[in-house]
Amino acid sequence: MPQRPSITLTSASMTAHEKLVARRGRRSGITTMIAIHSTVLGPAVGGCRFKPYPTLTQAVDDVLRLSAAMTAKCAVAGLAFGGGKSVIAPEPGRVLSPDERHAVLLDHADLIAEFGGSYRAGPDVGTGPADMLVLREASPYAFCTPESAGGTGSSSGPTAVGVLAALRAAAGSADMTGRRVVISGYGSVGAHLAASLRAAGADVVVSDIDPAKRAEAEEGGLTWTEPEKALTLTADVVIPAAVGGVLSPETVARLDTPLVVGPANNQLTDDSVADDLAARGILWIPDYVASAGGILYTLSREAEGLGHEAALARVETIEDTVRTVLAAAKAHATTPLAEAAALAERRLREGR
Ligand SMILES: NC(=O)c1ccc[n+]([C@@H]2O[C@H](COP(=O)([O-])OP(=O)(O)OC[C@H]3O[C@@H](n4cnc5c(N)ncnc54)[C@H](O)[C@@H]3O)[C@@H](O)[C@H]2O)c1
Repeated sequence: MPQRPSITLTSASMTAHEKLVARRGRRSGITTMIAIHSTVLGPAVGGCRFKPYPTLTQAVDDVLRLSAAMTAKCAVAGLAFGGGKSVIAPEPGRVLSPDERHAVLLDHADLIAEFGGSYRAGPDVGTGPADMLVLREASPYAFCTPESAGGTGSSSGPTAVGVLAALRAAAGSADMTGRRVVISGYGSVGAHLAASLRAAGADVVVSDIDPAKRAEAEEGGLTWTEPEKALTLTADVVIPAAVGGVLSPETVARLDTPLVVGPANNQLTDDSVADDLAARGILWIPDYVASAGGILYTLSREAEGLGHEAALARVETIEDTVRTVLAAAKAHATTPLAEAAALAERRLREGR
């Protein structure tokens, strides 16, 4: 297949990002892209998202938004890494054979290799540790390979540990006895959270667009609700653990909870929704603060060489970070989002 020229945008043509490269793969014919938002604090890291988008413009929008969030996530977490993201975007409706999937992953690995280490990929929606091993066939810059291959495997457990640390700080207590928690998205992080919160005595309600997950949830003693109801139920805590963009002016108006904290990336449709949440007296912990457990754990182990316990202890520092952000928001009469952004900017300034 003839190779299409890649499209490269650099900071000269973009206001906030350092670089965006999109290319149609020479083996697969599928477009993959990498956005680097910032390398001020160190090499850019971010997940490799593998999903069809209705248009390539939407894929580009996603990779730009997600890479910017990674800069904030790493900066607030105190990591010496910057923000990046990659997207593999097969045409909608195209079903890939295992060989085609392998081919597009290698195409993407070629692109990663061209960044010479200034971008490093991990798993994200649609990819997992086994895919990271395929990326390693053509580039050393992939993390979270399976434990059997010497990597740290899935980061969803540490991500859940970080969300629970954020929840403790936000709720002001570790005691979840009798509290009603609604988790929207019963995937890998959602399932970890549900099990831990149920073990801690919470009344846990879960939902997922995949109805096949209902039996497993109910067997585990969880209550099931339909996805469209999850964000409207009366609850002590709502945990967005599915997709981004779930908090809009409309959905916030229907929330019936004092606290929203969860792992889903880019939960707000727009930053101004943080003000809508505050106006309704709902405490929202910025997603890039609460969801940093996975990247903190993985990079502590794979890049800094820490052991399991030391890396997990680092994940637990998210509790202190949330306390700091909330104290600043109270002192300055601002939102947690404004204070988290200020913290990220401060770290970037110092790093620069
Ligand atoms: N896994 C990690 O370490 C990690 C780290 C940081 C952030 N995140 C983010 O956290 C979220 C969950 O991650 P995950 O690894 O559990 O993903 P996952 O793919 O394992 O689970 C997501 C679940 O959400 C369900 N879902 C999709 N749309 C839904 C909807 N509209 N309503 C209800 N359920 C819906 C899916 O069916 C799936 O079961 C994602 O947004 C991810 O980007 C994950």
